[in-house]
Parts: sequence; C-alpha cells; structure tokens
Amino acid sequence: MDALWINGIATDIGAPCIQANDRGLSYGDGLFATMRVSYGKILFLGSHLSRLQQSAHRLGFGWQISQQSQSAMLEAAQQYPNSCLKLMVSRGAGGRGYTPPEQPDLNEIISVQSIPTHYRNWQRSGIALATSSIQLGQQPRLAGIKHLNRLEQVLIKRRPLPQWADDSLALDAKGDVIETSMANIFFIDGQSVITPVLSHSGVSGVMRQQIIEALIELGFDIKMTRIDYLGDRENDTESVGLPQFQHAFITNSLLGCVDVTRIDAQYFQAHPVTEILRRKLNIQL
Ligand SMILES: C=C(O[C@@H]1C=C(C(=O)O)C=C[C@H]1N)C(=O)O
Repeated sequence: MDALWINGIATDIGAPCIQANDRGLSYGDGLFATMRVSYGKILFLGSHLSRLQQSAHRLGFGWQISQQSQSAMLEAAQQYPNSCLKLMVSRGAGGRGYTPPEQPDLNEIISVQSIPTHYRNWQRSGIALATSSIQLGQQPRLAGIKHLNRLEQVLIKRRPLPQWADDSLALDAKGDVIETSMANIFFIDGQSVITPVLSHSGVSGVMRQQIIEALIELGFDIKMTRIDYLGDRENDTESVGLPQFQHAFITNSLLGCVDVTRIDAQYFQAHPVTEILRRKLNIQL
C-alpha cells in the first residue's frame, strides 16, 4: 500500500519527483506529520495542520496547506480508509547553502503506508522498553518540532533491542527521560499524570496533546516536568525519579495509547485509564 502525491498531484511512486537540491533532502529543512486514517477519517487533522503551521513559523517560514494537497489528503483517506497518512513540508529548493530563500517555494509531499499490524497487540498487551545508549541532543529552538532531522531516531532504531524489548526509551545527556524512539511517554502516580517537559528535546506529539486534554477532562492533574531516569539526584526539586512510578504509557498518532509493562529492570502495571482514553478518543485499533 504505497501511493504518492506531490503538491496535490498523484505521482507514480517510482517516478523522480523532488528537485535534487530540495532543502528537506539537503538539510532536513522541513517538517512532517504522521496521521492515522480511521474508516476514511483523518484523525485530529486540524491539530496536525495547526502544529505544522506553528512549527513552520518557528523555523521562519509561513505555511498553510494548499488546496490541492488538502484535496489530495481527503482523496487518499477515501482510497486508503484505514492507513497511515504522512504529510511532509519542505522549504523547497533555493537559498545559498544553509541560508534559506526569503520567499521559499515549499513542497508538500503526501504518502500513504500501512499501520504496523502489531500495534493492535500492543494496545492489548502493552510493551516493554529498553533504554537506548543514544542520547537525545538539547536544542530549545527545535524542541517539540517534528522536523525532518530524524538521525537521532535512525541511530536509536539501528541499535538491536534486547529480545524482551519492543522499543527503545530515549534519555537526554543529563539522564532525563524524554520519549521512546517514536512516541511520547506518561507516568501515573495516583490522580497525577507526569510527562517529560519537552523544553530542550523531543517531539511534542499531537496525540500527546489530545491525551493531556482528555486526562484533564477525566479529572487527572497533569504535570510536565523533568523525569530523572535513576531518581538519585540529591536536592533536585526540579525533577521526579522514574523509580517512583508504578504505571506508564506511551502515545503517538498511530498506536494511540499503549501501556508500558517494563523499562529495563523496572516493571509497571497496566492502568485502566489507557483503555478509557482509547475509547474516549476513539483510537482503538
Ligand atoms: C517515523 C514516522 O513517524 C513517527 C513514527 C510513528 C510510528 O512508528 O508509530 C508514528 C508517528 C511518528 N512519531 C514517519 O515516518 O511518519
């Protein structure tokens, strides 16, 4: 299941289609959104487009989806009613070296892939995480943005996982928990839910925001803070320690919300709120 539209025009997936000097290819100068299509509906489309627009602004260019691409996305959702729909926005070709053009000629690339079939099992059984030796860099100017510079995640995914693990947990250089290779992470302590503050690293996922809003509606307190993997920092009032939590879950736009059963040697119990969240947000697989 592969299909491709460039600037709203259906394109043979094998045809040469993007300028060789496209800045997204040359420098990762662009953004992307990964959206779930469920029974022909692009879930949280408005939130994805809004995040792309805000992220483009942070990178210094204006963007709103072209009519052609919007039509192509809706067409794709009808053609592939249960799929992963990806929209990439690159700053196009031009500029001198790293210097971007004043008036960029943006490219919008839409593609469709299948949703990994094992995500359904993950929703039912939870997953185990092994901490990666690849640490995430800190750059507040890019923190939260789903930009095209994903080499850290590529390095994380290249590392073989232990046999018992399903994915990697990524820390930053200080040893703070940030996210998994491709999902945000939450921890539950009674009626409080804690998720890493993404002020210096990480991707601020659309599903993360939907989950936060749903948890608030369910009466939980949400706290974004630094989560110290070892939990052994003396006198650090700015962080909480991972060992104190009994429940954890991860979120992204494709897998929705999945319990974490293990992080390295620490075991966690599934929490009933994850199924409540899947039903409330209609993100069951
Ligand atoms: C890598 C992409 O998207 C990320 C990966 C997933 C996933 O593997 O479930 C979902 C959303 C993103 N965090 C991509 O190429 O779209």
